[in-house]
Amino acid sequence: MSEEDVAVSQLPEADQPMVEIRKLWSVFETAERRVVIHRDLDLTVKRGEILSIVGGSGTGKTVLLRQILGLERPAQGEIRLLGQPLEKLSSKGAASRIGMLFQHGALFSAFSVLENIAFPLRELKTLPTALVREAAMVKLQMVGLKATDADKMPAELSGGMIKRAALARALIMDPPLLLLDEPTAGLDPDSSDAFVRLLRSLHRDLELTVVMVTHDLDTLFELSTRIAVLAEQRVIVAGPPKEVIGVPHPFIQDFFLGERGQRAMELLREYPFAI
Ligand SMILES: Nc1ncnc2c1ncn2[C@@H]1O[C@H](COP(=O)(O)OP(=O)(O)OP(=O)(O)O)[C@@H](O)[C@H]1O
Repeated sequence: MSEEDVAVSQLPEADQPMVEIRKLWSVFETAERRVVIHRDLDLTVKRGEILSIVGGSGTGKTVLLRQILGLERPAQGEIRLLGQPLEKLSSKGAASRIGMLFQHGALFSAFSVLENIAFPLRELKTLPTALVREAAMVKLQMVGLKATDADKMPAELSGGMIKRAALARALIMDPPLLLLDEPTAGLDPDSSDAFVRLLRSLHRDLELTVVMVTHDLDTLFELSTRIAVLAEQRVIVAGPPKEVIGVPHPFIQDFFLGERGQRAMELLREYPFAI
């Protein structure tokens, strides 16, 4: 066990947020200008919740996920994961605590399904090949793929199967935190529903904390326990869906109660989980 693992395990478990983001600034500089994407952004992700981040195009939802994952450093501010400043975690430490499902699945095309799922564990080089393979088979079946899919190549898979394989890979290290970028984008309605059901059961069975970016209202209302709205370079509100859609901000009114509003209200009635 490393020093950082000891430090994490000594912290009081109850009520400790999974992620705390404080006074975060994201700034991109081009030859002509300096663009501030996030300004003094605060966000807390509680343990066990499914927090969805919504916001207009270019408000920095994906950038925020990448910063939580440690792939990008904010210009200023702090991100804590289970009480630890993110920059103090080694890349291996962060990888075992956070799984990420990227928007386009992003499987390695030259690797089989099982090799893709096993990849992060194999890279650690701490377990014998047979154990790595066994762990990957467990995850493959956990996401609803069949043992006979293990040796298939990504090109042979449907969109839903690619998402499932990518999800199995994100879960290979048993992370307590799962980040999802547009998890149902590109799926047909039936595959999307099935994937949402899978995410809900994994969230429950594995006691995961989930942070998700989605534009899809069905996915949003079926899964979210809270919604955080990004606008004006910060989180303008974070709360249960019913509370958030009542906030009189132009983006919120347009996103939830504009043309799609009727559907949003129907969904809230349909999914008591979201209320
Ligand atoms: N590495 C980078 N260099 C310069 N600008 C960047 C970089 N990464 C992101 N941006 C800019 O930051 C802004 C936020 O990007 P991001 O992809 O996070 O938005 P988003 O909220 O996820 O948008 P969408 O809903 O359209 O996917 C965009 O204007 C993007 O062009």
